[in-house]
Amino acid sequence: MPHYDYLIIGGGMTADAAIRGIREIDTEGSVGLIGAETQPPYNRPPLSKGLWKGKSIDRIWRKTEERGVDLRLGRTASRLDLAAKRVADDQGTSYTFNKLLLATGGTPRRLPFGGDDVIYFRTLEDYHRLRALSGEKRRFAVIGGGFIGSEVAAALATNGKEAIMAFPEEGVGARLFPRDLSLFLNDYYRQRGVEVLPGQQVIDLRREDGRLLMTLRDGSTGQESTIAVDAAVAGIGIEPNVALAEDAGLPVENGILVNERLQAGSPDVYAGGDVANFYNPALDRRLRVEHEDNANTMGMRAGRNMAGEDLPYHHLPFFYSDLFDLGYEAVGETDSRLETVADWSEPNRQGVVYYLRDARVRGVLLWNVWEKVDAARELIAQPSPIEPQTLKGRL
Ligand SMILES: NC(=O)c1ccc[n+]([C@@H]2O[C@H](COP(=O)([O-])OP(=O)(O)OC[C@H]3O[C@@H](n4cnc5c(N)ncnc54)[C@H](O)[C@@H]3O)[C@@H](O)[C@H]2O)c1
Repeated sequence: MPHYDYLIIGGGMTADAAIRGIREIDTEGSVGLIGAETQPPYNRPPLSKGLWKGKSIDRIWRKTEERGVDLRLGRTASRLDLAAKRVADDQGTSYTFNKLLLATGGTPRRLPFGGDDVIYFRTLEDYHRLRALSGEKRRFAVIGGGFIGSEVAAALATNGKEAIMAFPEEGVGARLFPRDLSLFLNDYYRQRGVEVLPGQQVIDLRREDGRLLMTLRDGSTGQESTIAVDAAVAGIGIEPNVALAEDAGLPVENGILVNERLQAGSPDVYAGGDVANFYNPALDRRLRVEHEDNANTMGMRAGRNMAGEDLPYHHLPFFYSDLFDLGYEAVGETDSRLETVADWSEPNRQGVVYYLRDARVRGVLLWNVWEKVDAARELIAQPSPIEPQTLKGRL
């Protein structure tokens, strides 16, 4: 039975970052990685952005194999025995470990119809499938108006495809952006050729005469309509992959609960990335973050802690995106349901949005404003209450 000083479950960005962290401290210890995908770890953000704008696919690889790791790919860890410090995979192999990292990520939510005709866009394989279809087909349904929907619709339109984007909210990215920015984006996408259908529930998708028929229901009028497309891609959120941890008796609540050292209910078991639910002191709340920066920073911290460093993880969430020729960076808690203060120097084209909770700035959106992330972090870390009207011009 293979034994590793460090065993990593998951083959994504968090896993790779953790191995980098381990190797910064321990160059000798044995490291094993069990990953369900058949490829070694790669960067996910280019799949919905850079690769559609000419970035070379050769540049996505993280070269994990160069760090002295036993990669066990195309395998899923199916059982964790905490007392024996042993993991079994779906191909009948068992492994023992000294330290374990659960970096199992998430699985896309699926619609109850459409089957394999819908591409739930998350992996390199999904990218290849959509890319191949975009060479043959013309008209694409894009279901969901969040991160994947907004990026994939822009990628398809930029590549000369018809994208029909349907989602239940009032505007693109409505869970993140204040209402006027979200509505501005509806128009902005339309000007670039995307058919934007806000306020719509997708209630059916079926194949007929070689085409896909998508049925929508208008959220306010209840009226139904059917649109014919050649292919469908969806980003309707993910569910954290907690089954392995839950079956082993580890604490699970919207992800795997970790302490500030990133230990998951057992001193030798850590969790990180999309699957980990952690406490952030500046935000004074627990959260689970599904972005690249969190995978990198949390993975690195978990790896270093597994190798003996033992420091807390207090990093504020950060993410970014490009939407056609617009772009943004976001720090902290950027939920449009919070009180927001928008500071537009040129309405909707450039500006800063502050997100407040309990009289403190909890998040900052930098909309086509650059090099202010550190200042935003400092503002969020300030412990004293802030008057919303003093925020304009602050960054
Ligand atoms: N730039 C980035 O940081 C970036 C880019 C891509 C993906 N991601 C991550 O990937 C993950 C997946 O992204 P996502 O876009 O799937 O999730 P999301 O939560 O960002 O968006 C989900 C969207 O789907 C809509 N939706 C839900 N049910 C629906 C239904 N039945 N019919 C139509 N629409 C429906 C929601 O209302 C919302 O608009 C997220 O965790 C995200 O953070 C991040």
